[in-house]
Amino acid sequence: MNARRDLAEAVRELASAVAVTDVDDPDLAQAAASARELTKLLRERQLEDVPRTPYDEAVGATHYGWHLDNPALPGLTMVFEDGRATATIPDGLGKAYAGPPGKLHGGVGALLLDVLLSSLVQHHGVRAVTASLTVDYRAATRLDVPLRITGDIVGRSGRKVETVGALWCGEVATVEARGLFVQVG
Ligand SMILES: CCCCCCCCCCCCCCCC(=O)SCCNC(=O)CCNC(=O)[C@H](O)C(C)(C)COP(=O)(O)OP(=O)(O)OC[C@H]1O[C@@H](n2cnc3c(N)ncnc32)[C@H](O)[C@@H]1OP(=O)(O)O
Repeated sequence: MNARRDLAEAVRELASAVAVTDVDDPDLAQAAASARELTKLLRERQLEDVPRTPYDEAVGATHYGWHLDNPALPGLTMVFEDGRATATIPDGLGKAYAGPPGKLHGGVGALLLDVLLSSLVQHHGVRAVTASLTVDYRAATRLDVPLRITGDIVGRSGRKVETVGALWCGEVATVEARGLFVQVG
């Protein structure tokens, strides 16, 4: 793992630790001061935008990584095989992504599905944006357990590409989505 990616992962771990820490106020104050010191160090040199793998690199690729270096988002590595996309999150998502107590926020599930489905469309060489994403929450998604995401293209007409996907917790599809992507440019 490169240094930038390692830092992003460390900050994700930190966010989940902060979200549920129960240490005393002096320790919280010390942690806040340390965090601000780090922010100061990292602001010494800043880029214009978040570094990311260009979408074009998903075209025909076997793997594609999304926002792996951005700690504010759950980075995702996708695998494309036989026209479909899958991704696994081996350690699951931490408590920083909680919605209902102990469970994943629904918007994060929708985000992951949008990322996977849009990347799948791009993988097939179609430059497209999300026009519509319909999400069904079938069961609560647990935190800190392995997750899997799958996606398929189910139709194409003119500029429109229809997709379906699911977020899996074990054998249970906890979130299902239908995404409509419209070709641009
Ligand atoms: C953000 C900009 C970046 C630009 C750089 C591009 C870079 C590409 C690289 C990949 C990028 C990654 C993307 C990641 C995934 C996001 O996060 S994308 C961000 C979220 N999405 C957006 O911001 C999209 C905003 N919406 C739009 O730009 C426009 O509404 C759209 C979707 C391009 C459509 O507008 P349009 O080109 O004028 O097309 P329009 O004629 O209205 O519709 C075409 C067809 O789609 C249907 N349609 C359109 N919208 C809908 C809808 N909501 N429901 C049902 N049908 C619909 C129409 O009925 C029509 O159907 P037909 O009549 O052909 O049968």
